[in-house]
Amino acid sequence: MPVSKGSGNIKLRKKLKLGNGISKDDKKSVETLEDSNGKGVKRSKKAQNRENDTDGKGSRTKNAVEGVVNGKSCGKRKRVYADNKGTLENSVGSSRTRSLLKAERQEKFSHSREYGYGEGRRSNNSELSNERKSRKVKEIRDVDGYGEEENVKRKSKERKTLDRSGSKQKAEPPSRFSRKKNLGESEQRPKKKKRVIRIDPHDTSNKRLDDGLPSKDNNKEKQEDSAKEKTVELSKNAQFRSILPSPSILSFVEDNLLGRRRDIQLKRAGYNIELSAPLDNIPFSTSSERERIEEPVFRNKLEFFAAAKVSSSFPPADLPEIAFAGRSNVGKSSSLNALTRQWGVVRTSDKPGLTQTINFFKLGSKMCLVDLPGYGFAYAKEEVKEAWEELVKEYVSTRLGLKRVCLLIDTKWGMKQTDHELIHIMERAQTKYQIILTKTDTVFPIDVARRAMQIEESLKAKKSVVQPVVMVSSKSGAGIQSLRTVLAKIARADHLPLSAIYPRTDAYKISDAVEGDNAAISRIKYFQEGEDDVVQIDQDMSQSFRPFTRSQAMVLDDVHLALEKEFAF
Ligand SMILES: Nc1nc2c(ncn2[C@@H]2O[C@H](COP(=O)(O)OP(=O)(O)OP(=O)(O)O)[C@@H](O)[C@H]2O)c(=O)[nH]1
Ligand SMILES: [Mg+2]
Repeated sequence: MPVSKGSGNIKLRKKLKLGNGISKDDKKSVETLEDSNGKGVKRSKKAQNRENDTDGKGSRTKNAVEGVVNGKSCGKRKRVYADNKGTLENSVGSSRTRSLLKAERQEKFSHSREYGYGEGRRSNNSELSNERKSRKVKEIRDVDGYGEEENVKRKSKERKTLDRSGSKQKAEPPSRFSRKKNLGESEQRPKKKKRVIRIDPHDTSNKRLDDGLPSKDNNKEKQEDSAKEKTVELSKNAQFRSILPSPSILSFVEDNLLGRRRDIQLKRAGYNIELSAPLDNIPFSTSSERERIEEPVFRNKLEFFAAAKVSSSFPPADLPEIAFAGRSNVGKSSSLNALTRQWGVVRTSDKPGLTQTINFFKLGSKMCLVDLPGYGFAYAKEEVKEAWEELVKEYVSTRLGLKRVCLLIDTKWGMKQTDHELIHIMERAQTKYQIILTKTDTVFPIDVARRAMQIEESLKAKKSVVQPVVMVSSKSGAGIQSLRTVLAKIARADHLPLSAIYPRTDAYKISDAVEGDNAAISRIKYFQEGEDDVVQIDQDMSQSFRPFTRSQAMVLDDVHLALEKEFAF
């Protein structure tokens, strides 16, 4: 049959986009097939796509169309066409069906023209020109390397680069093409600005900020802060390094082998480094551990007898007490073991916050050593730590039998704010305290001397502090013997019966008036004995003289006068 050039066919060709994806042969065959039927066949988009398919599916479609047009059964394919369109129930429709279809098509076109979308757009000239324009724009963009797809890719790439480096400048475009014109445009795009705003530099919850991506200003601030910190740190360090220790401290440090030492040096000096705390031994000695202790009071057995979490559970103050206070992990419990050379009686740990109650240990019937919980950093809840601190403060300011607080300071770190707070409380309560530098084996000998000098200088104006600063190491045993000597004197002074010091009845009365005041007793002792080791006690007393109350001072003055009379000083 001759090929009719009916409008139906032209429309159909347009609909099938024959100019785009189908080969000439295909076009021909389709046209021939259509014409052989003499009627236009309306196709679904799916069918069109199949025809446009270049990987051989087109021929299958052709067969399908053939089958439809010839009225032969093509199995499923025939049905698919029919189903897809929804209007073609059979390949060869009746004239009535055809006219119905035509009417429907016309209605659709008019509807499309009205709203400017769908199939009708192709037949509309203005719509077509619009489409051409948009296509041109698309082409221009493609030429410039700004295809829509590429744009999306570029944006996401830029965003990724921004995320990693944090700076907008570093973001590089993916395209090799020159994009100078478009760069300006893209920077002005509101979308991009929004992204920058989204990265809030003050939002700490934004994890990207933790990676160091904040704005320039923030970086500047950080740099300034770190520079300040460095200068503060440096100046602190420089200050410490500039301390010139006195020759007496330096020679003490050297004589007692304080500070970090090599094993070979200890061996040469005759110490057995196989023993625990080797420097707390008599060189070349073969005697047993406790026999080496020179102060007899520390040869007594160390016995735990009470623990208190609140002040109401403190045991009665029968014995003179020496307490060990300080920050957590400073070495309080270790020093108790080292003093008595009874390892393991007091529990120690490298984890701060092991001692959580006030623990009382008897040293025979002579003395009571008290291990206090540490303050400052510890592995415990805030409220629990606060409770410990309160308990320690209450103990050092109210405990009756307390003769001295050994305030332990780590040689490496020196005194901290919390140490000063406790000092303030003890000063107010007129509690005697002495600074003990611990862990001296962790720093160089010169730094041990520097730290001692630094602390002595800083506490010069304090009234309740007992000088000198004692330097020890529980690990190496250096300085432990010196600490024993200081503490043994306290026990001895407290245990001397008054009758042995001053046998007069009025002296008893006077001492009753200042009951519990060790300084007054020491002063009497000093006047009577005038021995060298008592002078040390008198030195302590001279510092504790001033904070006495007016009535106490008067009593002491009376004692002084009485003694002057008696001994004609
Ligand atoms: N190098 C060195 N380490 C020490 C010294 N004294 C104690 N240590 C160690 O420091 C850690 C803490 O010692 P502790 O005696 O438990 O400290 P603490 O002050 O009682 O600690 P808390 O009970 O938590 O307040 C332990 O691991 C000890 O072995 C020392 O003189 N030198
Ligand atoms: Mg402890």
